[in-house]
Amino acid sequence: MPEASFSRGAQHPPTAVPRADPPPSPTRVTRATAATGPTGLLASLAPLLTEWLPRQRWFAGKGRPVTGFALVSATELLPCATGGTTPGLLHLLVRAQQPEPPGHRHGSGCGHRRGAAASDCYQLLLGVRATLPPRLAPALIGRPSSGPLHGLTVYEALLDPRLATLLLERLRMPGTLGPLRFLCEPSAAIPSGLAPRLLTTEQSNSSVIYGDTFILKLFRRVSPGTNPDLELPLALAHTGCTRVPAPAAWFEAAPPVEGAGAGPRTDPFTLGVLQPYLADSTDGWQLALDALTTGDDFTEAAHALGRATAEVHLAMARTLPTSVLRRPQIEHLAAVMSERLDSAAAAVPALHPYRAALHTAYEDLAALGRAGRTWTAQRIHGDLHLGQVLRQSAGGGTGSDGAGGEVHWSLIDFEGEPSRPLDERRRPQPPVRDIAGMLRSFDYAAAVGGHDSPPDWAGRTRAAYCAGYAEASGTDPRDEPELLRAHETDKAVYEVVYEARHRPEWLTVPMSAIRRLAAART
Ligand SMILES: Nc1ncnc2c1ncn2[C@@H]1O[C@H](COP(=O)(O)OP(=O)(O)O)[C@@H](O)[C@H]1O
Ligand SMILES: O=P(O)(O)O[C@H]1O[C@H](CO)[C@@H](O[C@H]2O[C@H](CO)[C@@H](O)[C@H](O)[C@H]2O)[C@H](O)[C@H]1O
Repeated sequence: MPEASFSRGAQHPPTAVPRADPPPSPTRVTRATAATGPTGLLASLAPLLTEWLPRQRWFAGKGRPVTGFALVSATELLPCATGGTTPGLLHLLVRAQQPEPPGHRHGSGCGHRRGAAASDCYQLLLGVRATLPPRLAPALIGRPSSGPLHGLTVYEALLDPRLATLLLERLRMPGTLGPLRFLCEPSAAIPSGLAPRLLTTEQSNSSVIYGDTFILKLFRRVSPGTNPDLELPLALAHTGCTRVPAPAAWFEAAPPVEGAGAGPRTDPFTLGVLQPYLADSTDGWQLALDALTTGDDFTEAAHALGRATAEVHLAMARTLPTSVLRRPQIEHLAAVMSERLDSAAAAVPALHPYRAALHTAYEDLAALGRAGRTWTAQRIHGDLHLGQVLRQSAGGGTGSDGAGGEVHWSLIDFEGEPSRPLDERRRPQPPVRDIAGMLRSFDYAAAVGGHDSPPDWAGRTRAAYCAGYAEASGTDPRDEPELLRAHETDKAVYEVVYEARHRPEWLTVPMSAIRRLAAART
């Protein structure tokens, strides 16, 4: 497979400020590749990455072998010297080639070509040292037996405080380094010397917390185009919406040259976003599980969360494009959901017995379109669940929301469902999609939290959330039962695939929803 080189001069969002300050410390682009070229570097790393990459939580191609790699870019953020104790830092974008998954629809990978093997593009930050200190042993990737890094130790750089600190320095003093562009908001004040720590909780990407003040999220599977997790919080912050931590700085890579010849795919790849860290917050998932354990009421919190969701939806509808879904679009939406169900059933056979019954949800939706119903579509969160909402509380109680001044819900992680193509995630969609996501999450919490009667807990929480949403937006999602059922079904189908891939022991949670949804007809 040909290796891509980079074009220069890609555009960045208009609000971005690439400052002219010089980058810290001596840096050279692609120094590690200078001796043997990118082929030598990749050939030497490939055996290590073949073994290491599939073990990472954020690796999206689980269950399929990695058959090869192609280098998209290699940038030295710190020189990888052969002697001394100073670590080197290598930024890589690599495509991992794998056989197509069963029932795969072509998406927008990283220069992925139709008919070729599937190839997702991953962002890697590799530390390079002569020897690894014992405290960094868990970060080990391996020791290349040839190529420009021969004899050196390669490891996950984000676990090395020196290297994580260097990344923050880059973001504090933006500019361009080879294909990489570091940018920041004009008003952002990012102090130096904030101690880094890699977040160790389950996540789809990697995040580093700096001094409990900022959090840097590094996207692992990357595609051309602005990531909605930068685009949406930035747009919301600019409208004055306080429900989202505002991006302070971010970085991106210019697209590979081959993208320029392939039509519209000339957008930069968003690689990471730095935003304020809400240190005094707890996520909704933890709060729900705590309430389930103690028997405390969660409906007040759910009501406030419904209001917060509505506020974010209203702000996005005010500031970003909306559209009207008429018969063709509604029929298309129903067809896409049906297709996703068929793909999911091909990948997870447990879905098979429920297919026909689940399809009725999409048929009912399409029938409404044919009968002349219309809905508004707008930009949405895209993967809303209890783990994506953070509650800050002055008193630590369940309290009321912002208006009462005691607690405040914020929404994070606007990336959308990570397995969907970026274009699809950035399209306007009915806001009920987010609501369905949150309702599914109440169902998860009730099941995982061990309630005596999970449907009762989930039902009460659901009612409170929808009521809060209706109060703030004037639209009650329960008034559109067909639209809601279709979206809940689509979400539960997505979750079946997600759990089968990542947490098979949790598969029973969405499967019980599948059984319920298959039995229900509005
Ligand atoms: N601004 C923030 N303040 C506090 N915690 C945060 C913030 N952003 C993210 N987190 C924490 O980091 C976790 C992972 O972040 P998230 O954006 O959901 O990453 P991913 O998409 O990789 O799952 C969240 O569940 C949350 O606990
Ligand atoms: O990690 P992301 O936030 O990008 O989202 C992915 O992982 C989520 C799990 O961490 C997954 O959410 C599912 O499990 C949650 C409980 O852990 C539950 O609250 C959600 O309702 C359920 O969908 C999410 O689907 C996936 O995209």
